[in-house]
Amino acid sequence: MSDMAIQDSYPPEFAHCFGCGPGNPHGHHLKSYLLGYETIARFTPDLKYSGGVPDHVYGGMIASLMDCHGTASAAAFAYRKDGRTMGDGRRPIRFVTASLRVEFKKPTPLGCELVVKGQLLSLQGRKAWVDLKLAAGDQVCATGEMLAIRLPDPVES
Ligand SMILES: CCCCCCCC/C=C\CCCCCCCC(=O)SCCNC(=O)CCNC(=O)[C@H](O)C(C)(C)COP(=O)(O)OP(=O)(O)OC[C@H]1O[C@@H](n2cnc3c(N)ncnc32)[C@H](O)[C@@H]1OP(=O)(O)O
Repeated sequence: MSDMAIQDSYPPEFAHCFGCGPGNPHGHHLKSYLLGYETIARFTPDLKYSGGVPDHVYGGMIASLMDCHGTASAAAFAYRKDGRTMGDGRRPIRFVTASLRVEFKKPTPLGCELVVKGQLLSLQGRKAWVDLKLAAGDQVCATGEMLAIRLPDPVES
């Protein structure tokens, strides 16, 4: 596993995301890592992110974790396909979410660590399809599929 979180390679101007931007002082600071052919992030939501009952996570938090982990995963897979290393000093590869489908399979327990994993389904041109799974311990609580779109390179000043 790379020691560097994918989000820690985001340059400061692209580090404002509430879910995963290292530069957002109020955000969740989700950190995703490339681990072989999949990506992984671990996150323990604060107890205030409860759903209808106090011991379950609300769905928006689950979708948010998949949103941020999915785009980071798409970037990591594109770096690998392009034969590049994140943080290589060249213009960063950036993806945003075009669509995200989440299936809530089981209630997600609050108060424990959640593990989100991503796998590349397909990478064609600017489009990356990423398979997502969110688990609490051995229990997969939600699955998802994202279409992430690669943004054009920022204009150099
Ligand atoms: C390993 C190291 C990595 C390092 C990385 C360093 C740098 C990283 C820097 C920063 C990353 C920050 C990441 C944080 C983000 C967290 C997650 C979010 O919350 S993302 C925010 C929510 N998402 C939006 O706000 C998008 C809003 N939408 C748009 O801006 C556009 O619609 C966009 C860019 C997605 C596409 O617009 P177009 O004009 O560029 O391109 P068009 O031609 O429309 O689409 C391209 C292709 O994709 C298909 N497409 C687009 N949207 C689709 C959709 N919803 N469903 C199906 N296909 C879609 C189109 O049909 C087209 O396909 P055809 O090329 O013709 O085959």
